[in-house]
Amino acid sequence: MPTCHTAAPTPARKGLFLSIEGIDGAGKSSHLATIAQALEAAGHTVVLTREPGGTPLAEKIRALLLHEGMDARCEALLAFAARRQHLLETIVPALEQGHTVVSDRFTDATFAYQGAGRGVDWVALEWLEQWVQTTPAADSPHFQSPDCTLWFDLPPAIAAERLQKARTPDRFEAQTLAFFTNVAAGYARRAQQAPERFCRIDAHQPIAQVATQVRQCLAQRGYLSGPTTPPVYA
Ligand SMILES: Nc1ncnc2c1ncn2[C@@H]1O[C@H](COP(=O)(O)OP(=O)(O)O)[C@@H](O)[C@H]1O
Ligand SMILES: Cc1cn([C@H]2C[C@H](O)[C@@H](COP(=O)(O)OP(=O)(O)O)O2)c(=O)[nH]c1=O
Repeated sequence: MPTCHTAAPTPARKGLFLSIEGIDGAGKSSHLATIAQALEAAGHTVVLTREPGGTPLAEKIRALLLHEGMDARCEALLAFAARRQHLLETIVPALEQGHTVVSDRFTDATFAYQGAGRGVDWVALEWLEQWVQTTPAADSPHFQSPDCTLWFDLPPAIAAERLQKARTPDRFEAQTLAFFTNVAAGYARRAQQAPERFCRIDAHQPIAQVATQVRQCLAQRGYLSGPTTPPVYA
């Protein structure tokens, strides 16, 4: 069974914002299409996006992050720079139109990889999170954060085994088991800090059972009963 709370209070925006998280090899990509299809079948208009990336500029930053060696704080700043552009150009406009945004990774990844993995100060990341994710609005600025995060939790040794069979590693995937153990602990820390937002998926199960958990989580939150947008009366 997934560990998942019922829906959090509806935020002051029209659309629903979901993020998918987990260490490399946890199985996120294998379930993205299923998640989008389940939501669409329930009436959502889904905008599938990813981090780092999601806009032309942020995709250029992604290429730097994945393939160029750099200082850990530089990594964190680039991840947040890409995120700001992603929010302003892609995520917020989609949410304002009432779409459901599904992002393959978001800020939890920066806490997990740059914070817990690379040792960048957690409080500095919390400050950046507030600064970068506050966007202008007609009434007052809004803090933009996912309504729900599906966290694929898998022991790092199993993830490494799966990845070894799957693909040529990028700069992050080539890291040691010790690094991914820290990254996994970073995700656990974020989940502990926001239990109402996180839905933990036990990813150490056959793929069909993982898919069932994902569905249960979406259903438990009420997302498979249709979009959360309130009706508009003339
Ligand atoms: N539940 C599972 N059991 C066994 N292998 C899996 C499972 N889920 C995914 N895989 C395999 O593990 C590898 C990594 O999965 P992927 O979805 O690419 O992970 P991620 O996107 O989290 O890095 C792929 O080869 C995929 O086919
Ligand atoms: C969003 C984000 C990703 N990353 C890393 C995690 C991943 O190793 C990598 C890209 O993620 P991902 O898209 O999951 O890689 P792939 O397409 O190979 O499955 O970027 C960070 O280090 N910090 C961040 O803030």
